[in-house]
Amino acid sequence: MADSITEKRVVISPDKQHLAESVAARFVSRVEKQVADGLTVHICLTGGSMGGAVLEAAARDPRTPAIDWSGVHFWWGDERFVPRDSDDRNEKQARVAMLDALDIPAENIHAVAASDGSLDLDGAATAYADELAQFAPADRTDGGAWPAFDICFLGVGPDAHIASLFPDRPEIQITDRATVPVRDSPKPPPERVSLTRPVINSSTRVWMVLAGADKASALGLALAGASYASVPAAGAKGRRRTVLFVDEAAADQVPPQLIDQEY
Ligand SMILES: O=C1O[C@H](COP(=O)(O)O)[C@@H](O)[C@H](O)[C@H]1O
Repeated sequence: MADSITEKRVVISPDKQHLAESVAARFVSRVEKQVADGLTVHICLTGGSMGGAVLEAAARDPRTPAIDWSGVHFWWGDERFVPRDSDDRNEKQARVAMLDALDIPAENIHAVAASDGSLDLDGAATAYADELAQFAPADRTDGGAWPAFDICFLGVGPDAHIASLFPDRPEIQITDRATVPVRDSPKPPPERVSLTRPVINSSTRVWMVLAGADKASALGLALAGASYASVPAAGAKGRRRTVLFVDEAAADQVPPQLIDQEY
């Protein structure tokens, strides 16, 4: 029997709206508790359709304005290398959905450099890795130069990509650094910066959030133990919890024994 800490759990909501609200409520609860315990909290955000929807729902949660956000840091699992004001930018989506409404120090928002700044794509990936390294816990034993995210949100593409780690591409295999520049991405825009698998998988919790019938096959393969090289979502794993929050349309191929209504 799988270890309850390491196994993946699937939580199903009826539709995309309920999914966003359910994940947002859990996210706000988690941050509220960590802050009440006096802890610094690092959250890794995702772009994509559910990334924005979850943050919009979290912004509407009545508990959100009362949280002391000064000890909460936001990062991104990936960023599209486009101008700062482009609607394609994951940072912009998150700011509009929630971050701009929070009373949070500007330096707690750790965005990847934009293409209209002073850095090229390689420079943006290196600068993001340097920023991550500044927040590596002093007592870390695995040598990783990055913060331990309390929650790492991941969207999952219909091709099973996570962050900007796409199937059968070299970036998914990289383990010797925190970030990687991505060129010729199969999904536009073509230039991106992504966290690598070791960073994602050192998160305490990995929460994948996906909705829609076009994600059902990716979800089925990820749960069936496919190789992460061809199905990147299969390789995403939190140290304490790995939860796939999905809607009914995406859940078509989920084995019943992995469905967890209680989590
Ligand atoms: O391009 C991206 O796509 C993925 C998945 O997006 P979705 O719209 O299919 O949910 C997202 O996780 C990633 O952050 C983003 O840059």
